[in-house]
Amino acid sequence: MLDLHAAQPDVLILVGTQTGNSEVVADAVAEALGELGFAVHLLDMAEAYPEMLEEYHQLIAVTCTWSDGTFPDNAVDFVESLEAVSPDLSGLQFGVCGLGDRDYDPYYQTAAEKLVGLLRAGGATEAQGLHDIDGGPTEADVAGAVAWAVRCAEAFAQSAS
Ligand SMILES: Cc1cc2nc3c(=O)[nH]c(=O)nc-3n(C[C@H](O)[C@H](O)[C@H](O)COP(=O)(O)O)c2cc1C
Repeated sequence: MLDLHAAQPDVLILVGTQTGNSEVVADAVAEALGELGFAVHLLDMAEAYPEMLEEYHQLIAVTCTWSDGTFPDNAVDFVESLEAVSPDLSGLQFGVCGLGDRDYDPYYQTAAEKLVGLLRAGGATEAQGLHDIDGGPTEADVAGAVAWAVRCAEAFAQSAS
């Protein structure tokens, strides 16, 4: 049983999306973590800034990869400033869920992978490895992402206890 008293209450969920699929996944994840008792802050990456990652201890990022391995339009500025600012992320635990399509190999999930690398480079700890969704997302994909997010939440709680 998840002992949420041990976890920090706030979770930031950032969404990078071009056509809305990542938002569908992020909404489901936000609802599930809210039901677990977390205070969920769901934010479009266009509204995000690097320094806010120093204010949170727990982050879930959901982002697609767009043409030739790039970030979706709403995430580009955030990722560029994350690279430029290099905030101290040593107090942050995170999980990244990537949406992509293997038809776009060799660019499958490259944006999500890059985001994992940037967060790690800042000293953040990965609560769970990259969760990739290939195509879809189907209902099963959304359920899989929710189950992964709950495992992230368990890791958040464990490390805080
Ligand atoms: C024009 C276009 C380019 C895409 N490029 C990539 C890519 O380079 N790598 C990848 O893994 N997926 C790629 N995809 C797949 C998208 O990531 C996938 O459709 C995803 O669900 C879109 O999420 P969104 O609705 O949140 O934008 C591409 C899709 C389209 C339509």
